[in-house]
Amino acid sequence: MNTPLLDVRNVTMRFGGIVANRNVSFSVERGGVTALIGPNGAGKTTMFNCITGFYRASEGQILLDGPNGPQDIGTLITKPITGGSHLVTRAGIARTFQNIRLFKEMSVVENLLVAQHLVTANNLVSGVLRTPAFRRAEREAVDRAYHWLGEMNLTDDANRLAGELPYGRQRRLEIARAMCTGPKLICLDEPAAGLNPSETRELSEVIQRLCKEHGQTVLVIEHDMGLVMRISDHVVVLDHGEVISDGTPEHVGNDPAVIAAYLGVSEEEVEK
Ligand SMILES: Nc1ncnc2c1ncn2[C@@H]1O[C@H](COP(=O)(O)OP(=O)(O)OP(=O)(O)O)[C@@H](O)[C@H]1O
Repeated sequence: MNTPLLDVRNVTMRFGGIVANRNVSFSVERGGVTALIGPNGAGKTTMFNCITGFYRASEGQILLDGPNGPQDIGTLITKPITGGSHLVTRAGIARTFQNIRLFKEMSVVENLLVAQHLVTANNLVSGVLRTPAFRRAEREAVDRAYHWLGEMNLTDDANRLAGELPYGRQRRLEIARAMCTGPKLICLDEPAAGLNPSETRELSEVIQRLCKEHGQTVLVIEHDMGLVMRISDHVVVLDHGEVISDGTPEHVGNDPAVIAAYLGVSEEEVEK
């Protein structure tokens, strides 16, 4: 059997006395969409922040499988809470945010070029001297930017200010920006929040295309159950910081524990 791309093992995250994640284990298989769902306050964002290097988990391991074998995200994070997210990006994880974080005063294509500085192998000297390697890297960055603009149906917006785009396009620009870093895993934090039904439909097509045509692995937090059921291969359900269900969309959709968690009643009441 293939090893998973991401393996979360017994992760606990505490904030003082609050346990936001307790002994969480799940895996993310390559080339598919895994959704992390759960009621408000279930611990989804905290888990995302541990995976993407914003937090260092209090206990447990998060392993990203790369060409040189599994790498522990925890060891990449040099300082708890603040340090290490750039190292996690370099290791192959990119993310988008619940609240869109673009450079709104820059053009769409400039947003994509800025994102690539971390992954293009340049330094100050090669930039000042404009060496052939620097110019080649610059050309490749522009090509990559236009490639992902095309994939996200944004080519016509390349020279508009990012802040002027309608909300649905800004969301797709965030995904394009993440994809420009060539991630092994892209993490989308509530990508459908604030979108209208037609924007949500376009978003789900884009995410499915990422997997089917580019073999991209996607981890998504989402409250829109219609979208989750449509695009996911695998769903992990958190409640009060713990995994209460894990399986196919059909499996979790019919799981009394999940229905009870969403309705705020006991599992026995659901089964009656
Ligand atoms: N930085 C923090 N300091 C203290 N407590 C926190 C912090 N971040 C999250 N928590 C707590 O951890 C628990 C889980 O929060 P989290 O934001 O991860 O849930 P969530 O499932 O993402 O919720 P939502 O769907 O509302 O975004 C909550 O009780 C929250 O108050």
